[in-house]
Amino acid sequence: MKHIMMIGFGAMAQVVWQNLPEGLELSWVVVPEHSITKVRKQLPEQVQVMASIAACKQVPDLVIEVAGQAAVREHAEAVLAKGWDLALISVGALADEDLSLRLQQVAKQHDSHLIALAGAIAGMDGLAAARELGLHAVTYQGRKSPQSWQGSHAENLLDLQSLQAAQVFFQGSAREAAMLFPANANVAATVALAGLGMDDTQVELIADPAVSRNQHTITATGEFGEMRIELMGVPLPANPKTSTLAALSVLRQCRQLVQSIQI
Ligand SMILES: NC(=O)C1=CN([C@@H]2O[C@H](COP(=O)(O)OP(=O)(O)OC[C@H]3O[C@@H](n4cnc5c(N)ncnc54)[C@H](OP(=O)(O)O)[C@@H]3O)[C@@H](O)[C@H]2O)C=CC1
Ligand SMILES: O=C([O-])CC(=O)C(=O)O
Repeated sequence: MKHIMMIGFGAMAQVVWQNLPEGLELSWVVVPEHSITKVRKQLPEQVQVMASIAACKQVPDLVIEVAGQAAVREHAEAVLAKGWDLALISVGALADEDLSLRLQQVAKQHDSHLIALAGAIAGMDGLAAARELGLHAVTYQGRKSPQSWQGSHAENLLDLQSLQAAQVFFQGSAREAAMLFPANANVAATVALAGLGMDDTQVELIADPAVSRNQHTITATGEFGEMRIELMGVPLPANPKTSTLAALSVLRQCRQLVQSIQI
């Protein structure tokens, strides 16, 4: 049996926990102190629910962060400093260059790895491969329903309640997008990491009352040729900002622990 630690226990974590492949067990959950009692009631007794990494006295086979960019800032260094591998879903936290450099340094020092999950998008394998021979341009467009942008900085830029037609409300770099929309634009940072970097990846964000899916479009040109990836993701009912595929990408990473062919 392999043992998983989860940081966060919200909409995505619940899907991951309920679908963990055979041979894997959730053994530790890290949540803010104020949530411990609530989360404790949702999990079997053998799962240790705690507020800090230091409270775990054993060694997880994998730590997965499904909690948000603030949780990466709070816990990632402690995980990597223990020599444990950390799979990140809130990849946008790495738009903070100081944090990103510090985490890479700690991981190197302690022989641990920071795994940036593909999350709600696809094609990161091809994009990262294409980079090897040089990319010319990479763009990411995120289109979601007004409901999926609720509670984000988009509320300050347009009237989501009365929107009648699609509206572009952000154009800029992946770094800006990931920092301004921490619960909606982590994938912009993921595209940037796989491709042209945080400052040279162009991002456009759109609120569209005509869509019910979370739509992601990635284009890239380079020495390899051209690619265009379109994805219409079903939002999680418990959190429409989050696409179901993001939870499934966490499960895929977990499955790598128990299968011989890495795919
Ligand atoms: N890469 C991708 O494709 C995607 C990435 N994401 C990222 O995943 C995150 C989680 O998504 P989702 O599950 O839908 O969000 P939820 O808001 O449903 O759940 C977040 C969970 O994390 C907990 N949490 C918050 N802060 C901390 C912290 N500092 N330490 C430990 N736990 C913490 C919350 O606890 P409490 O209830 O107490 O706040 C809650 O249990 C998003 O915030 C976003 O950053 C989301 C979608 C796609
Ligand atoms: O789930 C999605 O559609 C993407 C998302 O929220 C993010 O990148 O933070």
